[in-house]
Amino acid sequence: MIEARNIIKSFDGKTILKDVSAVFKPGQTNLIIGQSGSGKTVFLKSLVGLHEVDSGDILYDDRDFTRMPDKDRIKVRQEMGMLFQGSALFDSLTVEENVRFPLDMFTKQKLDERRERANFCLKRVNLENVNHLYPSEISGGMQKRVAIARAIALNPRYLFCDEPNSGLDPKTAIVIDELIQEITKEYNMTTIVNTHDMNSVLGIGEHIIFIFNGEKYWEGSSQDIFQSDNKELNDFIFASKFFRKIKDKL
Ligand SMILES: Nc1ncnc2c1ncn2[C@@H]1O[C@H](COP(=O)(O)OP(=O)(O)OP(=O)(O)O)[C@@H](O)[C@H]1O
Repeated sequence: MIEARNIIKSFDGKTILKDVSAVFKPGQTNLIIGQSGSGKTVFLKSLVGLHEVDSGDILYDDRDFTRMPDKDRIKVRQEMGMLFQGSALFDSLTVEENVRFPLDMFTKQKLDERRERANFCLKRVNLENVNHLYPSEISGGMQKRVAIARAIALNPRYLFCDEPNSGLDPKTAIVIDELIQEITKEYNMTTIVNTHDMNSVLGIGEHIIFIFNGEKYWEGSSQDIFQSDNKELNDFIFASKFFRKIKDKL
């Protein structure tokens, strides 16, 4: 479980996150949604410690991440898997080497063991017989799967995904969303996904935080969205005619 309490974060005197609190439970897909510039990425980066917050607490299973010494923070960081926008694979490494990378960096396992783990993770994301290919030789959807395999290589307790569907066609995007949801449940991870993809919101939005202008404006599940009378949320979700039509039919 990850708990954010009263997070405030500013840059150059401008407050970006205004007293944001949220609890993210394990075994479910937690989504952060909001329009461009609302503060989603700043929030995600604050949670993982890439930004120091001005005030507030971030707890990883009751461990106070904001105040712990660096050596303890490093340990918590090693329990995090991250899936960045655009996959962020190393172009000069093969698929297998990409997945092995965190194992090479952070474990003392023998090469055979690391290879076995990499292969297990690749198999888990339904990728086989592509170990020796380079990222440029596989499709965008396959690259995303490699990135997921790499993110779970160290068996993380926490998984962070920043816009995991960016650049993917809608069908592939659904496959990736479902994969993220499946592994979240399978490994009981606390997963947080930053997205403005409405298909993801409706498809895997078990717990959703809506951020508007740096504040948490709404919280609920994908089912709750259709019943909400929160104006800002409705303006955001039903900006497209397609989703307005769905709502009108309910
Ligand atoms: N390192 C930084 N220094 C100064 N301002 C920043 C920094 N990072 C983000 N901001 C500002 O914080 C605000 C929120 O940005 P953020 O990237 O969190 O938005 P977002 O909701 O993730 O948007 P998008 O969906 O477009 O990625 C923006 O006004 C941005 O310019």
